[in-house]
Order: sequence, then C-alpha cells, then structure tokens
Amino acid sequence: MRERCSSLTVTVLSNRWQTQVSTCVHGVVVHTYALTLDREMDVMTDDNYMEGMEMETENNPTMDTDFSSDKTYQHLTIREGTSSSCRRVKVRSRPRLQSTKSFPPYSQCIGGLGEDGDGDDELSQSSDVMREDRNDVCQGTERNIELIPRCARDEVKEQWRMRRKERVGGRGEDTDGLERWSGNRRVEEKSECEDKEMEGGTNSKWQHCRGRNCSFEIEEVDEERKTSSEGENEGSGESQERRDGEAEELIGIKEGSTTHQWSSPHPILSKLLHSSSSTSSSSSINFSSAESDEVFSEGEDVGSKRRAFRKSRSWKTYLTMMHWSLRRQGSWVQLAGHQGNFQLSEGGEVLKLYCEVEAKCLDSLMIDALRPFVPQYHGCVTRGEHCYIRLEDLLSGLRRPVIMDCKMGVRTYQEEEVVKTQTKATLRSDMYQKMVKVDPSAPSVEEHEQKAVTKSRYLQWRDTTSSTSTLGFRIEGVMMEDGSVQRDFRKILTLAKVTEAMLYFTRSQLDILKAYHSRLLALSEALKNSLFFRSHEVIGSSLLFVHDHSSKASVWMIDFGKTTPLPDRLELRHNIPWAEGSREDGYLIGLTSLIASLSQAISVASSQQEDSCGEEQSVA
Ligand SMILES: Nc1ncnc2c1ncn2[C@@H]1O[C@H](COP(=O)(O)OP(=O)(O)OP(=O)(O)O)[C@@H](O)[C@H]1O
Ligand SMILES: O=P(O)(O)O[C@@H]1[C@H](O)[C@H](O)[C@@H](OP(=O)(O)O)[C@H](OP(=O)(O)O)[C@H]1O
Repeated sequence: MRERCSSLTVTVLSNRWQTQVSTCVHGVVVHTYALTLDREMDVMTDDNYMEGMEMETENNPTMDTDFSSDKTYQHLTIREGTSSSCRRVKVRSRPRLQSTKSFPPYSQCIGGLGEDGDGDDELSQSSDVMREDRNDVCQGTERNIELIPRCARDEVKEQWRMRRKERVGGRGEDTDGLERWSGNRRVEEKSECEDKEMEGGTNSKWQHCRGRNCSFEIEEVDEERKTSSEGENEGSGESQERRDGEAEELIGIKEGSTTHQWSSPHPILSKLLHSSSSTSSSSSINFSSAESDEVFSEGEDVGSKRRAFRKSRSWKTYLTMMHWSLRRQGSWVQLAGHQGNFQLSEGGEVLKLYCEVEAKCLDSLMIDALRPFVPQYHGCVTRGEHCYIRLEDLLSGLRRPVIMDCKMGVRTYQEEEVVKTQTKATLRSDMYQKMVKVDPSAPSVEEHEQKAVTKSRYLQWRDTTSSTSTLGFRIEGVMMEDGSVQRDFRKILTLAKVTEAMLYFTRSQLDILKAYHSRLLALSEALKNSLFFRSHEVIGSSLLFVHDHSSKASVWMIDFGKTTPLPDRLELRHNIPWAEGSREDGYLIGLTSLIASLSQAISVASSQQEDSCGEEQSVA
C-alpha cells in the first residue's frame, strides 16, 4: 500500500526563512533541507545555502531537528501525516565577496541561447560522458600529466575549428571566431543518458544531475502554474505583470543548478522526470531572453505532464520549495574564452579543460599570497576522455551577476609565439578573416594574397587595436544583470573611455565602484608579496569583476593558461613595457590603469550623486 505524507517546516529567523520539506513515501523520507531564503527570496547569502536533497529510511537514527527545536524563532509548521527526520544543514564556506549597500535594478530575466548552441551539444555529448568516478578525482596534477600527454585544450580548440569548418561547409573558414564565446549566457547541461549514469558516490544508486534537475524544476513549476491558472483561475485572467514576475522566477530556477540525491527515485518524481527527460534532448542549453520560450516548450508532452501533475497536487508545495531552493543557486556564465573549455559541476565548482600550464600555476597559487584573489583550486577530475581542473565557481550563489572580464598585460602573446612565427609560422585564415572584418586595410598585401596571417601577427594587431598595448589591459566583455553582453569595449583605446565603461558596468553605483577599487588596491598589495607573481610571466590572464544586485562585488584573477615560470633567478617588474627577450608582461601597468580609471569613475559618480542631491533639495 502506498504510504505518502509530507511535512513542511518554515522557520522565520530575522529576515530569513529557513525551511525543510520532508516527504515520506514507502517508509522512506525524502527531504529537502536547509533552504535559507531571504524574505525577498532573491538574496543569496554567501556562507549558507541549500545543498541538496537526501534520502533516509525513516528509522535512521541520525535525526536532526535543529530548526524546529530552536525556541527563539517563530515557527510555521504544516504537517500532513507523520513527521520526518532531517539531517544537518550542509554549510559550505567560500571566500566572501565584499559587501556594499547598493541594489542595482534589473529589468529583465537573464538568459540566452547563444550562437552555436547546436554545436555545443555535439561537443558536450562527444567529449563529456559525465560519468564521474570518484576514484578518478586526483588532487594535484601529476596523474593528469600521465593521463593527458598534451594540453587537452589544444585538441578541443582544434575540434572546434574542424567542426566549425564542417558546419560552414564549402564556405571555408570561421569568419568571426565562433569557436570562441560571443559572450552569451551559457549553461552546459548533461545529456539524457548522462543523467542515468550520473556521477555518484558508492552509496548512491540514483542521482539526478544538476542540469537535468534544473530543467525538470522549470517544467514542473511552469506546469503547476498552467494547471492552477487553467483549473482554478480559468477565465479570471492573470495579470501580465504577475506572469512576467513568475517567468522571471522560473528563469531564476533554470539558471540555478544543484545536485540532488536520492537513494532511489520517488515514484512520482521519477515519472515526472522521465517525462521531462524523455522530451528534452538538449545536452547543452544556452539561455537568452530572446529564445527562452523555446526552453520552456522544447517538445514537451504537456498533456501527460499535466495529468501527472494533477495526480500529485501535494507536490505543489514541495516543488515550490524546490523552486525557492534552486533560486539560491548561482548561474554559470562564460563571458569570454574558448567555447567548450568549461563544464558545470556540482558543489559550487566549475570544470575547466585541463591544461598542464594552468594546473601548475594553480598549484603554486594555492600556497601563495595571491590565493585570496584566485578561485579555489580543487585538483583535477577525469570526465569521459578529458581531464578538467576543478575551480571554485565565482558566480556561485550570485543571482543575475554582472560580470566584466579584463585581459591583463601589455601583450596577449607569449614570447615563444613570436619566436615560432619567425621559425615555422602557421598561417591562420580564420584570424585573417577576423582581422579583415574589423579593418579591411589591416592585413599587408602579402597577407591579403595569402588570405591568412600568423597567430602572433593577429594577436599583436589585436593588442594595438585595443587598450592592451597602451593601458596594459583590455575589457574583453561585460555582461549586465539582464544578460546582455557588450564586447565592443575591446576597441576602447583611452582611459577616459574605460572610465565610461566602468560607470556603465556599475551603473555609477558608488558602493560597487568603491568595493572594486579597494579590492584592486588589496590585490596590488598582495602582488607585491607574491613569489608567484615575481617568478612568472603572466600572459592572457584576466581579472574577473563580479557583482550582483545584493551588494556584493569582487575581483578575481583567472586564466593562467599562458602564464609561465621564468628561468631561475629571473624576476619580472611587470610595470615596464615589453621589449623582445625581456619577458615583461606589463601586468602592473594594467592594474594601475584600472585603479586610476576606477578612481575617476568614483569621482564622477560622487559628483553625479551630489548633483542629484542638490537637485532634490532645490525641488524640496
Ligand atoms: N572560476 C570561475 N568562476 C566563474 N566563472 C569563470 C571562472 N573561470 C572562468 N570563468 C568564466 O569563463 C570565462 C573564460 O574564462 P577563461 O579566461 O579562464 O577561459 P579561457 O578559455 O582560458 O579564455 P582564453 O581563451 O581567453 O584563454 C571568463 O570570462 C568567466 O566568465
Ligand atoms: O579574441 P579574439 O580576437 O577572438 O582572438 C583570440 C584571442 O586572442 C585569444 O586569446 C586566443 O587564444 P589564446 O589566448 O589561447 O592564444 C585566440 O587564439 P586561438 O584561435 O588560437 O585559440 C584568438 O583567436
């Protein structure tokens, strides 16, 4: 006989809600725990968030009723049937973002199917089997050097180029570097078959991958909305405003991601999941506001899901809680860099395709003065045929993050690339085409004839057409809270324009600007004390600026794929221009420019604020 009961406990604590949902089916308790929500339900706290769902047998002795036993809190407990057990909240700490007080407005939900989405599927399916054997996880890099004799990233880049060529068919080369991100918001999800073989510990018989789980939640909550509006509010006409609000919430879920675990699938969930997964074939989804509708209606068997859902009305509450919980998860966005380099992972991590150079840098950085400025590095993991480095997801927990990627240094090519060009140059027609697209007069006569340029020629040209050569950094891209991406900043040449970009990026919010400014000053201090910095040529590395509407802002050093150790006893100053053979990278020139630009932006924003205060006073 089917035995089903559920309980929901909501603990109101100050301005947060802590909740636990427990459901008992067949004598087994499924509970969602530790949903810690702000009252506005959209502010993620940095140090506390819902980690997942677990399953226990009802007689499991490890019960924990932390929340309900706390007498100082108000309680709202809704119970049907018998009670359940709840395990201790899993709290994960991560470096704190600097808090400020402002709340940037956001107008739309983010999302976006980026270009090339179809191709992404192919790649993620072919290269990422996503069956993570815990035994494959190796700390450090030694094992991976054996596993991957050459940098997997090169192979993947090559694959992308090949695939791009195939896709454009007879038209020849990539015309605008589509193997790289155009900056659209992107979430890599796992394919259906991968769902079935999700990574898991030895105890886990069945696990649900975060990507699939997300789409399931979206579909089900969406269905709930449809069902209730049809069944209960038919004809009453829901206001568009509310629908929009809900859609926004749903996007919030879709972007979110988490890994939930059950030791066996709940029958209803299983059914719903089955219907969900069997209708969704995408293994790689890019969300865009323009195409988000497709995400919702992707060949779904709406009727059957509706029927299933009607049977499980009691799950409404449960799903709503899941909805809330998932909103707490950050959304993954890759603003710049190579397509196919990243994968989502569970537990606030992202996986970046293994590169020995980068892994070695990260190893060193974890014991360096720069550690607080670098995403936590958790060693490597093998997935399918590739090895990945496990990095802290710097967007984890942020909602509608606003991001800026600044590529640091006065050059983005390594000295060896220049030498290579002089000895055996590989001609790149894709780079020639990118060049011509921006400036048809840029290639030399010879290059026009060849319809190709060398990589170092292209990179040098790119550096001079951006602020890289002059200011020691360039803004690779900016993504605003609505998901819109600006890549035109790469053409900026002057500090005044960078300042304008800063004001745009921060919407002139003083607190955010100040937070960034002081973080960069702190970084500047740390760089002085860094052995790593002194002994490495830092090329093509970025500073990732991240803030969100909840007044958090921080800057992180990322991308060490072209950062190489110097020969013994050679130390760089990093603040002088490059001359061939000097290996100077000009990283500090870039940092100084960024700090100067932020100072200017702070002055501008302060006077804007004073002006508006003055205007208000004169009106009053
Ligand atoms: N640890 C992280 N947490 C969150 N986002 C990240 C992280 N690392 C990278 N990203 C995102 O991915 C983008 C590209 O990162 P990165 O520069 O490391 O990639 P890449 O492919 O090596 O780039 P490039 O082609 O410039 O060498 C960044 O702009 C950022 O949006
Ligand atoms: O930004 P753009 O104008 O598209 O140009 C790319 C950019 O300079 C990348 O830094 C570079 O990758 P690396 O940093 O890894 O060298 C890439 O080379 P690639 O095409 O060989 O990957 C270029 O195509």
